[in-house]
Amino acid sequence: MEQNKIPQATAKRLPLYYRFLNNLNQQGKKRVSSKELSEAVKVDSATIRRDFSYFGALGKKGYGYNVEYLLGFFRSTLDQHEVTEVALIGAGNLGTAFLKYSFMKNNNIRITKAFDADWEKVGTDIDGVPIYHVDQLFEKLEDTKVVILTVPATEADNIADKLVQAGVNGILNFTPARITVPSHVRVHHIDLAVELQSLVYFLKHYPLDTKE
Ligand SMILES: NC(=O)c1ccc[n+]([C@@H]2O[C@H](COP(=O)([O-])OP(=O)(O)OC[C@H]3O[C@@H](n4cnc5c(N)ncnc54)[C@H](O)[C@@H]3O)[C@@H](O)[C@H]2O)c1
Repeated sequence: MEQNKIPQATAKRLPLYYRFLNNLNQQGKKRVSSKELSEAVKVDSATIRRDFSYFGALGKKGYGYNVEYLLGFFRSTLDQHEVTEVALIGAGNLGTAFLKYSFMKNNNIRITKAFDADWEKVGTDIDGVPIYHVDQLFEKLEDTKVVILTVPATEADNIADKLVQAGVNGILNFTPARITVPSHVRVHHIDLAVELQSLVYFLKHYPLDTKE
C-alpha cells in the first residue's frame, strides 16, 4: 500500500540509489550526504531529498542519511530479499550479451532461462542459462512473469501475444517494435537508436556550459 504513494519517477530511481548505497555499505560507510549521493548518481540533491522524504528517510543536517537504514528500506521495497527470475526471448547478439552479463552482482534479478526459434541453439546453454525452443514457452516459463525481449522486430508482436497468454506481466522490450499488450501488462521500452538520437539532438540544441 505504502509503495503506491511513491511517484513513478521516484520509484524508477530506487534501483540507482540502491546500487550506490550497496557499494557504500560494502566499503563500510555508515552515512552519506545528499550532496555525495547526488554527485554519484547524477540526480540533483533537491530531487534526492524529495524522493527520500516519500519513504520517511529524513536526513539530519550535518549528518546526512544512515546508509544501513536506507539499504534496509530499499531491500524490502525492491524485494531484494527475494530472487526475481527473468526469462529472455531471442538469444542472438544482444540476448547473448545479456545472458553473459552477471546481473546478480548488484541485485537479485536473475535470468534463469532463454528461448529461441533456432534449433541450433535449443538444448545448449549460455553461461549456464538453458535455451529452450520458443514453442516450449507455455511449458517452460512456469512462474516467470518478467521477460526480456530481444527477438527481431518482426517477431515482437507475435511473441508478446504468446507471453501474455503464458501469464507474463512485465516485458523489457529491446526491439524497435511498439508492441500491443493488455492494460495489466507493463512494457518498458529501451531503444538505443532513439536514445542516441536524442543525446545528439540535445548536444546540438541544448549545449551544456563548458567548464573553464
Ligand atoms: N534496444 C537496443 O538498444 C538494441 C540494440 C541492438 C539491437 N536491438 C534489437 O534487439 C533485437 C535483437 O537484435 P540482435 O542484434 O540480437 O539480433 P539477432 O538476429 O542476433 O538475434 C535475434 C535472435 O532471435 C531469435 N528469434 C527469431 N525469431 C524468434 C522467435 N519467433 N522466437 C524466439 N526467438 C526468435 C533468432 O534466432 C536470434 O537468435 C532486434 O529487434 C534489434 O533491433 C536493440
